[in-house]
Amino acid sequence: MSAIPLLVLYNPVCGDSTAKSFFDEHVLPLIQKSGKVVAKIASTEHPGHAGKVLVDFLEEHQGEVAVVLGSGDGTLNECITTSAELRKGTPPRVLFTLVPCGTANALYSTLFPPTPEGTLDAAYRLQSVQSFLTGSKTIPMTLAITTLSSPPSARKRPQVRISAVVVSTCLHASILKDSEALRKEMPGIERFKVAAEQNSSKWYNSWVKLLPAPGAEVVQIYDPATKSFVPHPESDPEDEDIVDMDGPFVYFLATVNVDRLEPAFMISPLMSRIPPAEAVCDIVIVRPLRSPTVSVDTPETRAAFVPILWKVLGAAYRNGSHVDLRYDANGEVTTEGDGPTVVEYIRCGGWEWIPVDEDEDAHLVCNDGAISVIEKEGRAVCSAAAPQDKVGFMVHV
Ligand SMILES: Nc1ncnc2c1ncn2[C@@H]1O[C@H](COP(=O)(O)OP(=O)(O)OP(=O)(O)O)[C@@H](O)[C@H]1O
Repeated sequence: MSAIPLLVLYNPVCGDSTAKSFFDEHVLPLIQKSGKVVAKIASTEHPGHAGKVLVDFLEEHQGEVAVVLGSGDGTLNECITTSAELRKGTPPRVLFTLVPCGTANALYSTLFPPTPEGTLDAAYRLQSVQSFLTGSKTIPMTLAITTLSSPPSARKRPQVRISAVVVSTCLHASILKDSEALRKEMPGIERFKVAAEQNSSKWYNSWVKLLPAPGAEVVQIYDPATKSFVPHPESDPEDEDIVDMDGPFVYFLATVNVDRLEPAFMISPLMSRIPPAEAVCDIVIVRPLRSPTVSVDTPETRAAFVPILWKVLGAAYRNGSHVDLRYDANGEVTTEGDGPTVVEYIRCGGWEWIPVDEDEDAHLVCNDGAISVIEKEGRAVCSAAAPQDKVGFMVHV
């Protein structure tokens, strides 16, 4: 069998801009020592370039290709999106080896949870490369396909966005939008915290539909009492299996493939604790009106809810423990008792987000860090796409 054509590609400006030196000092010497032949080495020159390099490489070498990619999740997304879009007729099969060089590296840090030596340690960062060189396992990636539709009267084609990590609205989308503006002065993950503070008292108005995954037949919700997924009480496989939800929301974030968005920010921990048997989105939802002491949306109730939101996000940083938080009768957050859960943790096959027209902030959608705006009277529809046998995107683990 002939070797799979190998592309080595890195983004020199992602994260702390050390991808080139890490490749020169560690990745390329390891590959050379292994005897693997590199067909092409490329450094990205501008946003969007990674996808173009990969598509050209796919055109040159028909069939399966291998890519050693030094980047964060954004450049990985560009590779997937551009090659999936440009090769619609014949979807490619790409075997990725990931070298975490970005700011957050959500997919890498899920596949290779951080070690006590830290995420900057060379051995930690070379695990996917080692798997590639020794011919170890690959796993398929689930993709979240989001369709952004205009109102029917606009007669415009929907826009499609592909995600391999996260699709979000509400706080996370607002944070990503604002944190981009802070990238220059704060290259590290602290810019996400600053942007979070700027947006912490916003509530978002939207209607939501949750759709079951085909195998599960119902929308599932996490039950902290049994530490398992149970059928959502409003999802009936015999009758109406779609769950309708209304707002206001403060948090609405769906992930595929990952249990965290940064090495320590484990926002969807059940993705790894209770691995799904099929392509699913895990959705983390916070709706303030679930609190027994919040019944109206006013500037005062919004301000009073900020500490609760911080408790949820703080608990996500502590091993994803936010999924077990409940309200007591006084609206205090606790891990005891049987009060309503603060977070609704959903597992499903897809969802719709239909923002209320007047609520501009509810129109933002984030796909793996890229922000889109839903048109007035439009909606976002997202579904988890199952990896197929002979095509699709795989990762060496
Ligand atoms: N040569 C370049 N100059 C400027 N921008 C680039 C260049 N090459 C790639 N980019 C852009 O850099 C952006 C950031 O890359 P990426 O998302 O991989 O890293 P990150 O944001 O640091 O990490 P993460 O996504 O894990 O938080 C991408 O949006 C990509 O389009």
